[in-house]
Amino acid sequence: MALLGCGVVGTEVVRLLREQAGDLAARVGVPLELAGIAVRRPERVREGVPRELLTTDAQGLVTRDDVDIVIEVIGGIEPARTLMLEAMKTGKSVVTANKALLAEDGATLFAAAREYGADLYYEASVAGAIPLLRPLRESLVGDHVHRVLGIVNGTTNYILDQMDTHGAGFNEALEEAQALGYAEADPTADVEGFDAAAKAAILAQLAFHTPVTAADVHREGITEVSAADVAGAKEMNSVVKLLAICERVPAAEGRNGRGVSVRVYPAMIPRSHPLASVREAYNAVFVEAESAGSLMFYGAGAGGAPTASAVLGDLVAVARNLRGGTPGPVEVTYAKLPVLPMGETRTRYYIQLDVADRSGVLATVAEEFAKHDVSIQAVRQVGSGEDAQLVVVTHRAADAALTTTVERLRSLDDVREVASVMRVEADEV
Ligand SMILES: NC(=O)c1ccc[n+]([C@@H]2O[C@H](COP(=O)([O-])OP(=O)(O)OC[C@H]3O[C@@H](n4cnc5c(N)ncnc54)[C@H](O)[C@@H]3O)[C@@H](O)[C@H]2O)c1
Ligand SMILES: N[C@@H](CCO)C(=O)O
Ligand code: NA
Repeated sequence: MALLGCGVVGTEVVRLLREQAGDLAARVGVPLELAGIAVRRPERVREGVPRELLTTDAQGLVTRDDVDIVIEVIGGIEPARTLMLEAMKTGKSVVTANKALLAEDGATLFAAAREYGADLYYEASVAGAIPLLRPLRESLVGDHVHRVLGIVNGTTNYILDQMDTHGAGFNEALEEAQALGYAEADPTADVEGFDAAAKAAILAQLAFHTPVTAADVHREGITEVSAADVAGAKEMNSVVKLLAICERVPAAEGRNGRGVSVRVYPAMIPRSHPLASVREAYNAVFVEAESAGSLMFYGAGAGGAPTASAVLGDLVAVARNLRGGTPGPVEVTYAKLPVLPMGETRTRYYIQLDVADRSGVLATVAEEFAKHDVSIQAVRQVGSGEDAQLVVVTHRAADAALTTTVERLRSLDDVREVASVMRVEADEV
């Protein structure tokens, strides 16, 4: 085996391979031996990592004759893609944790796996330690999945949880998440929702057997989530979470639906919903399938050891396949469903408005909603005079109609400020 990258995840992979060598050999039937570890800075001290295995020649390592499985934990697009393709071309199987690459150009990797008969396993790429891709890829492959909904980014969940429970500031909470090894090398990927969007693309592709890339995913991060949003959610007995949502959009006829909606954004969910109790850097994902019903997957979605657990699970599976001469499953994206634009997705909004406290304001505001065919579920006035606020929660409507309504509200004389806008997901609040 060859290991590419020896950072947070790679170091833990090396530790587990050493500590569990005997058990792993017994489970596979042959010892799992590391032939080399490609690193950028060999001089760096890495506890428990044998120096004699380190090399800066990743290209040379992946094509060595005594390597038949390559573990990629470098991350990013290049050189990870070229190295994995090189490995597969020379008949090696690949285990990777690289969601960014799988979501951007998974098709190239899957095509190479098919062409060269190589295994490509990537359980660690989504929701870290949680077995989620294997259940979708294998256990649920006979079912018809309607929806995948969850919290798939540990860093942002940690930040939102600290803001909710301790009133922590954004930067302070981010620094803690980085120190704990949850954040990506560049935390922009986490806080701007790129990491969750990549995972949503991978999940949607597996769930709906349809090609979905990161560029297809509607993405909003958490950098705009304010203390007012978090407080507003509290008032509603709700909590703000960064959600990844992949769902079939029903059609008048046909089982597959009109297409799929794949999106990532912060949203309010009621505190009574199981996702609301997902704290710190934990992840949780609901899968709703026609025959299986609702399934929930919960656990550690980030961090060196949990991610390494998923990598080792894949490694054992691939090693067993190699021993048995039977390759693992290959992705099939036969369904080719369109990914629908966000504007057509039906969502619900929570809107908090600072308004002039005088008669007729409520009617003017309500009229704007009606004009855009948005039906109001509940409206409440808080405070009076200069401090008057209206809190409006809508029923489901096309997202485009809701955003237009909010823009129109901003321009009304009676509305001093739109203080908070947040989508509402899960059960009715
Ligand atoms: N940390 C987590 O919680 C976590 C969870 C799930 C998946 N992942 C994924 O695992 C992968 C690794 O993440 P990480 O947290 O260990 O990152 P990291 O930045 O700690 O480690 C990556 C290592 O790769 C090295 N590297 C970069 N270019 C290289 C090259 N050309 N050759 C050899 N080494 C090179 C870097 O120097 C670094 O040490 C990423 O794809 C990430 O998205 C991480
Ligand atoms: N940065 C990612 C790592 C796990 O993929 C997270 O915070 O969830
Ligand atoms: Na996983």
